Amino acid sequence: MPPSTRENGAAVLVAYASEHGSTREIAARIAGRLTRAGHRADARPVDGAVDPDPGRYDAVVVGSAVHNQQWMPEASGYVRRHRAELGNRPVWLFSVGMSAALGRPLRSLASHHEPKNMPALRDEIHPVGTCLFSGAVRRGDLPPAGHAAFKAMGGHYGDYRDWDRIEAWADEIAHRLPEAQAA
Ligand SMILES: Cc1cc2nc3c(=O)[nH]c(=O)nc-3n(C[C@H](O)[C@H](O)[C@H](O)COP(=O)(O)O)c2cc1C
Repeated sequence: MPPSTRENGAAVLVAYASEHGSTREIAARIAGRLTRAGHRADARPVDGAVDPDPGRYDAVVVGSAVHNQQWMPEASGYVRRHRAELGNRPVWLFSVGMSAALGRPLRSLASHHEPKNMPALRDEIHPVGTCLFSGAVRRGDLPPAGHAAFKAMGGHYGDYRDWDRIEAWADEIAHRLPEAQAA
């Protein structure tokens, strides 16, 4: 897909790394909102087998599930591999963790705790914005030690995705795209 002219909206890549599907569904929702706002958005996995070319898009959103307080290596590797292209177009980053699933007071602490590799990613590509969402946490997703740690933190399994917040973030991107492209 060639980059767009301003009149027909921006071409936006929503690239994501997801282990159990909740980040994939968030990426699809973000792409849907961007499309609805008049842009052309593709949600694509970055799972090693697929390596979408950011150079073919006007702007890029990259998202990753958080594992062990880090972005998945597929997503951080994607950003590093494409840092030149990502560094010279508007980019937004989102992370999907489990802060909303935790008991108080950890919940509010964790909701402000960005993944450990986010400062390095930010330095590499200077994103326009970043956001941390909660995803879905299911019993079968965590290994036994992870389950024990989750329970020790007062965790409850469930789907904690706040679709209103996710859509509002996507709508803000849609709104800011023309200005971000011009910058
Ligand atoms: C092995 C494992 C480790 C995780 N570690 C963290 C973590 O350190 N911090 C966090 O906020 N969430 C953590 N989570 C929760 C996931 O980020 C959350 O369930 C998210 O929705 C997963 O996205 P996905 O369904 O796209 O894989 C972990 C999940 C798994 C399976």
